Amino acid sequence: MPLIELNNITKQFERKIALSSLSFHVKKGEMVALIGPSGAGKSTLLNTLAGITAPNTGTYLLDGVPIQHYKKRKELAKKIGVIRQQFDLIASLPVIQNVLAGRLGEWGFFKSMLSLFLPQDKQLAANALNRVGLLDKLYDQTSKLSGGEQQRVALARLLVQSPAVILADEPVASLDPARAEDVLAMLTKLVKEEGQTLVMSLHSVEYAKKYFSRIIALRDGEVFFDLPTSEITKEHLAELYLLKEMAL
Ligand SMILES: Nc1ncnc2c1ncn2[C@@H]1O[C@H](COP(=O)(O)OP(=O)(O)OP(=O)(O)O)[C@@H](O)[C@H]1O
Repeated sequence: MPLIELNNITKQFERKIALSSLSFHVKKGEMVALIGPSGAGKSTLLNTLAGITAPNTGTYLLDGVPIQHYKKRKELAKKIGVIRQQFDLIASLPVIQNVLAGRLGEWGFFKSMLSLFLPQDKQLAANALNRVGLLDKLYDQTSKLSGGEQQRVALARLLVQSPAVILADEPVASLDPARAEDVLAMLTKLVKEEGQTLVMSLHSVEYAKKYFSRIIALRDGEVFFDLPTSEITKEHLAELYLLKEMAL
């Protein structure tokens, strides 16, 4: 059974059709990059996958269950984790607290805060930070860390949340190339180690090809191609981006 099953998803904003009868499946463990020209519908699709945007028509099964059936936040948090461009850390809190916020969905806010003092939770945070190379920063104030270190804290938080599917909308768009590679390499390594599933939109086709085994290209809210990375040719990419420009 696919982990993600989208069938004939359509999303319309006023007169703009952002997603048009979109269908695809994603199996557990797949690493999928979403590419396509600006306005193709990548963010709308990721928001739909996250359960933030409700489609007008079509069905979306997450682990065999319609997304709208996940009523409790903690149920959804076990299935879906979202990485945002700003990484959403609370700068004034110690690193350990930001990492354990990954448990929020499961424990509730107050329990999460109180639980900070339990040794097993400290261990959980320490293990996650160790895996991203930041064990020595457990009690540092998050704002004192470098930008790259803060992104690693966000990855440690995701390790603690441990969702089945990770969604990311252009997570490295604002980073310099060295840092973007650092985040992508670490994230894709962790995802593989955990047997998780990753769906990420990227402007950079180069990164998509380097780190992802499957690429779904969107254009005008439709799937333009959906191929294993090894089968994608220069012609596919030229057509994907050029047709849009010629139509203008
Ligand atoms: N809330 C909204 N209200 C109206 N139109 C919207 C809304 N969100 C998206 N759209 C429109 O839907 C289309 C798809 O937008 P979307 O942001 O999903 O594209 P994208 O592929 O992520 O683009 P980019 O690469 O520029 O981020 C665009 O034409 C956009 O203007």
